Amino acid sequence: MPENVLRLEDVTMQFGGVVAVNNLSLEVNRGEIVALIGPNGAGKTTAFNCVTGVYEPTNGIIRFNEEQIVANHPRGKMKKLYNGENAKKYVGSKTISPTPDEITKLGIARTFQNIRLWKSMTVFDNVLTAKHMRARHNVFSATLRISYAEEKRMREETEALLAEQNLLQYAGDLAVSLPYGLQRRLEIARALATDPALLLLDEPAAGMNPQETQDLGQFIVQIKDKYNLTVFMIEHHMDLVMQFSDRIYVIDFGKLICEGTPDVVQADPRVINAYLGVG
Ligand SMILES: Nc1ncnc2c1ncn2[C@@H]1O[C@H](COP(=O)(O)OP(=O)(O)OP(=O)(O)O)[C@@H](O)[C@H]1O
Repeated sequence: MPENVLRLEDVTMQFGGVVAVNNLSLEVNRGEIVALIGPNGAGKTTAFNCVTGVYEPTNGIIRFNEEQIVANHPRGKMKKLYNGENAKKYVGSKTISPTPDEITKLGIARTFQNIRLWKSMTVFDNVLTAKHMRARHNVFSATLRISYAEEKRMREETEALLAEQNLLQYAGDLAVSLPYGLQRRLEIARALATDPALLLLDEPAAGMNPQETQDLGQFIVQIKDKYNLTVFMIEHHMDLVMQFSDRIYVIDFGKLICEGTPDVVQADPRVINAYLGVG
């Protein structure tokens, strides 16, 4: 049996009248690269936001390494507004709504569709601060109480990570001054600095040409092996998705329409109709 790292069960996210994610159930197993694809507005980023504590889902459960980390049911005005499938299934169970920081500490890191670096910090401090976030202290207490030895170790690891990403020469530059491609790489370095078991990549190849996209795919495989990661990614570049994913989930209007290996998904008429198009 594959070891389950991430599992979504009936996850629903409704904003007013819009059901952005609709009873989505899926799983990602240890060591896999799994893609989440679908047309614009299908609900992919919203699903990531539910996993990473940005949104509190209206309904459903999310498990990480088999533990419930998010659990909700329709509450407040959603009690009246949400009447969909499984609306009552979780009523009465405890709600769990972690913050993004808490999710990071559990071992889930992510990058964003629109790069979100700490732009007024240096390249080095972006990675070092991420390391502090995963340490037992928060950023504030870390600066006051972290031991000299621990700080030294973190600084060395930060240097090593930047070297690995060919970013060491920019260590003292402001993150905002890097060209777009390097900012993307820095965002991945910052995610790795939190020592994740699960890495969520939201459109990592956005804005890249075919060669850069191919290089990125190989890079994702390399870091997955080196850091024992499980990778869950949203991507519109089908070359990257089909070549590097072990399995793919396809959603449309928030609902799962197909899942399987790249061969199965490419040939599925529902996926061709909703997203891939003929040919
Ligand atoms: N905070 C919000 N408030 C209201 N509606 C939202 C919010 N966030 C997302 N939505 C809506 O939810 C739906 C899904 O959006 P989402 O960004 O998750 O799609 P996506 O599949 O990631 O799209 P894309 O491929 O274009 O990034 C859209 O209709 C969007 O307008």
